[in-house]
Amino acid sequence: MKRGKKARTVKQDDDQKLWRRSLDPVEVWDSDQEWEVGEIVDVWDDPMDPKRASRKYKVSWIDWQREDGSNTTWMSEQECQDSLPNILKAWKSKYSQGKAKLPPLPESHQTSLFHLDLEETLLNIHYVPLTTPATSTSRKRKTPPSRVVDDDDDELDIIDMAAPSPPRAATPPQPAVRMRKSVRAVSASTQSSRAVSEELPTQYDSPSPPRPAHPVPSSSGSPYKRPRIPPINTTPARRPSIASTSTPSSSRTLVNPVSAPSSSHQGKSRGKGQSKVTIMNDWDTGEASVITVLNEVDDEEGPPLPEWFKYLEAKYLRDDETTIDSSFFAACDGSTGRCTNPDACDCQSDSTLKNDVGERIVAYDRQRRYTFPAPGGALVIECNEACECEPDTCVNRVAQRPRDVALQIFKTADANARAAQRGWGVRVTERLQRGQVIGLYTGELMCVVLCFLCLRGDLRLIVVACRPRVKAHRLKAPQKHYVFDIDFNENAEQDDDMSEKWSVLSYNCGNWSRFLNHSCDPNVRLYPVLFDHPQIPKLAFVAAKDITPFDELVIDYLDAAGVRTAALKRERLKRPKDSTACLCGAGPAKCRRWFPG
Ligand SMILES: C[S@@+](CC[C@H](N)C(=O)[O-])C[C@H]1O[C@@H](n2cnc3c(N)ncnc32)[C@H](O)[C@@H]1O
Repeated sequence: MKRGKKARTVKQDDDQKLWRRSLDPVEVWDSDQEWEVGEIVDVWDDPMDPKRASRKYKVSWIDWQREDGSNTTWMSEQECQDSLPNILKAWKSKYSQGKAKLPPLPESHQTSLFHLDLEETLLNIHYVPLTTPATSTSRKRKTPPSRVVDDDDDELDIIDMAAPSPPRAATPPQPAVRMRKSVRAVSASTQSSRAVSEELPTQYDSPSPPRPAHPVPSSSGSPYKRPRIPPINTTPARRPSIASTSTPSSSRTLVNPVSAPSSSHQGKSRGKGQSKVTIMNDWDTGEASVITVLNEVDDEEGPPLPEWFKYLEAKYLRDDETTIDSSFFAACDGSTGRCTNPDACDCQSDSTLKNDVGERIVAYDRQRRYTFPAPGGALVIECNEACECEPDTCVNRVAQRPRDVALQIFKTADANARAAQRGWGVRVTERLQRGQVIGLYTGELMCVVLCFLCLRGDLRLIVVACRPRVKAHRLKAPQKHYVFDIDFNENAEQDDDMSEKWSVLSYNCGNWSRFLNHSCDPNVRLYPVLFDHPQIPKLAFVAAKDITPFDELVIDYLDAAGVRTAALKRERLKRPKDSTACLCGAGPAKCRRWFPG
């Protein structure tokens, strides 16, 4: 077996990081105008700064507010000393001397590292940057009633919005604001997303970075005035409330270019010609084919996704590995035609794929169709970056190619009203042949060693925690509905050491495949395939039969749960406690009436 020739370092793709700091929004102020200070409503200390030298105070303003109704900014201790010494003194005597306690954190915001229950919330840790002032922002007091803007106006003012927000009367000059695009989903608000945006800190709610003291405000009018150069607000990472969802943002709407024949839909319909197909522009599919969204059933604009959802076309989110040395890959020398012969292609030397008569075979035919070499879903080992074969022509590189099947995410509706509970699903808009590889399952890899700094008071602890499959299996709804195991060992679920196995969670990040529904009579199968990592396989979806346009793509969730053989499925016929009633409509002869999860 030949190894990769040169040691190669693959840097972790920045895109894999779920959280990325956005550009700071900038507020521009009329330097001559002054506003009256209300009170100090909050305080924030940098957990990395035990001496509290960088303490910030959140100050409310009486006659000024932003378009989103918020009226607070953050000021440094020095700025408060200079500008509002009495208010600062009063605040300190009230809170710092233990005479009063800051209001308790709302439960939904207790996500700072100080509150983490490792067992239950390990999943969330890497979303929580150490310096996020989660505790302080969540203590934000409710905007006084006079500040609450009415429902129609309650949109953040975001450059790039399709429709400009309506003009407002009787507000001071509004700061010109640049905000990152991702907030659009919140601003294009439904009632629920609005509720979230009120409760959560806005981008302005974050403390400003250390900066020189500002001039003392003028003494005219109220004793406390806004400093002439206002603080520059920065945007710390924040993780929105778990319950919040957003409809697709930054997408392009077309009128009905690829909708299914209307006869295929029953139930509440928008009527012929009114359905809108939306191209998911903000899902970075790279070179892969387009993904559209269509709802011909009701008024839901798009599939519900967590507000922070990150689209990953073909990669796992895994924080543990920054480098993969290609010397770990078995590589072939690419001599012409050798990859078609598993005995000649070094990559495939460990492959166990065999045909019906026991001959070793390549996983794909010359049309790049999967040959279903093993009913148990044996591991496919494709050629990789360290190989010398020609990527465009090698027959053993299929799952790693950009997805060339256009997909549509659509709201399901079946004859049976209950079946509509299946929510959103995925379908093709073109014909697929049996064996055609559709794409890969992506999401967060759930077997990683996390290394993070935990702060308790002045103590800094390095905590190393494993987030094995066993944790994935303990997830509660709604996350638990988006966990797939990627075993390729038929009996893997019987092994004791679950930490060695991988699960992938596609709730927080993932791709179109998170919308694949279950059927006991699936038209899509999964197989594990290695190509970009020496040990951790991807799961590839493949057409298990010929599929006609607008057929829903459905998989058997028991396949995904690592139960592939008929024997094991029979064993599992007894419905487990934590299963879900199946509405696949496959008919009594085929439907098991439940699926895992
Ligand atoms: C991975 S998600 C699939 C996408 C989901 N339909 C959505 O709208 O987000 C799995 C969930 O879809 C629903 N689902 C999928 N297949 C189903 C079926 N055959 N019967 C009932 N519910 C199903 C269940 O709520 C399940 O927990």
